[in-house]
Amino acid sequence: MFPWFAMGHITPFLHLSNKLAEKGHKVTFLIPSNTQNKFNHLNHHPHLIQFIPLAVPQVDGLPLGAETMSDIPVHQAPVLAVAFDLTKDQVKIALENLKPNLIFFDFAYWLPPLAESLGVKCIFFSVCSAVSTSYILVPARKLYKGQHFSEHDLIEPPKGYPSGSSMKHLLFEAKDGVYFSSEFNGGISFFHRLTTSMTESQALCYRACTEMEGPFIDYFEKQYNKEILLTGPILPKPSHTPLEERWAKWLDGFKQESVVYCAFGSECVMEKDQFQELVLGLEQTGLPFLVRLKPPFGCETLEEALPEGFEERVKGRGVVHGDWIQQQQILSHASVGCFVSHCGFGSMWESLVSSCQIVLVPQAGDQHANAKFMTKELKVAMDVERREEDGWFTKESVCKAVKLVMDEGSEVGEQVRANHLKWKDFLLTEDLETSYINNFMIKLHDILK
Ligand SMILES: O=c1ccn([C@@H]2O[C@H](COP(=O)(O)OP(=O)(O)O[C@H]3OC[C@@H](O)[C@H](O)[C@H]3O)[C@@H](O)[C@H]2O)c(=O)[nH]1
Repeated sequence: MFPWFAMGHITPFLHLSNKLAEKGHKVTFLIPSNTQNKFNHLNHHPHLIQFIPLAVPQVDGLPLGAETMSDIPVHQAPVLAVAFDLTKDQVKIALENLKPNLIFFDFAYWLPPLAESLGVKCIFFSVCSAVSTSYILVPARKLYKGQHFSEHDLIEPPKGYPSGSSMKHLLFEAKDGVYFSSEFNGGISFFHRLTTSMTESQALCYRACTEMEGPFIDYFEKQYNKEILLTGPILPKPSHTPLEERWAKWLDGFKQESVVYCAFGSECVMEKDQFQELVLGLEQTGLPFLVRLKPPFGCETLEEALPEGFEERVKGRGVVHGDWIQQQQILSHASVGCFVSHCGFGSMWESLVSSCQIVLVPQAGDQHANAKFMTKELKVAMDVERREEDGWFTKESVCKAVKLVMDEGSEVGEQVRANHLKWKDFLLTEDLETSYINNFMIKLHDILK
């Protein structure tokens, strides 16, 4: 396993490793050396899953000790990518020693030729949905072909995309979508990496179910002319680690399903004014809330970012926290009734299998397509009204969306709750996962034949 150095990538690769290990396979996981500690608890089969530490090279502009995207602001991603690419020699040595049957990877666009020279097959494992990758990475193949690619390629869905106008992007969403197509400092863009990795791998692998994303998977398979293997939902087992006492105690103090939990993943850093609208919107709901967000741009600490008088006003019912929090345990706490999310792919699955009402405020890239899929296609979530040109949202629109799903007797709230429950029950159906994983294993064996 060789994922991009980001929590949202390492986590699903490790979930997949656990599933492979459950079937008795040996997995070696290449991971930045100090980051390994953050993942030991998610390694459910340490006798079969071995971490190999990679030293992240020091490069200009990368803060000392930074190893993953959660250690740096998102605009420094290209610098981390330089360090990531410089691990190539370490990866090569590891592969020569290990001689694995297969490599699962995503951002290392240079891996397919290296693997081929060592006689190893490589599979691109997507940490994004089929819905979003087909919306973005079908048109983004222009980059692989050396053609110009811009936001105009993302406003309308690509030709043949299986869903019509409901997935159409607003201008700000399309702009966000192409952010990662920029060639920073003359380096290869993120989309160019992905389209190259996908085009040059043996097969593509998605954490997806045909029942949910079938038409999008078929579409992508045809467009890339690559076999797509599905792992199914690969839901992590409920963690044995209890929720940290301070959060458990705090949450225990509120009524069942009354607390709003708001978190935008491991990478997002917001603009200060939007951060303030968000927390003020939560304050306005009158509900208890727990926010997990990094300090916004231009602020060293959360305290200096909070609106004036905010802490005093929400004392006892509202907390804003800047450090890592056990999201899965929080979402399964009985007092938590609503999840305000950015709809990163990991959070999307976690919200689907939770009992929370879902409110979406996508922030970047694939999150816009994920959010539309959840609100317009599956109809399991509520979106927050935004301004078309720049995506600006107000505290009133945050408050309105939360209240629509949380207010007793709200018709919309009942509709999304019912649809959500249907999908949750489906995803948790006994044997669904086993049957997907068994099929997945058969296909992996076929690839090796
Ligand atoms: O404090 C935290 C923050 C995050 N997390 C966990 O970290 C993971 C974050 O993954 P997400 O996919 O939701 O979000 P990220 O923003 O980190 O992901 C990134 O890769 C996946 C893409 O879909 C996202 O667009 C991209 O931003 C989740 O599993 C979440 O439970 C915590 O457990 N605690």
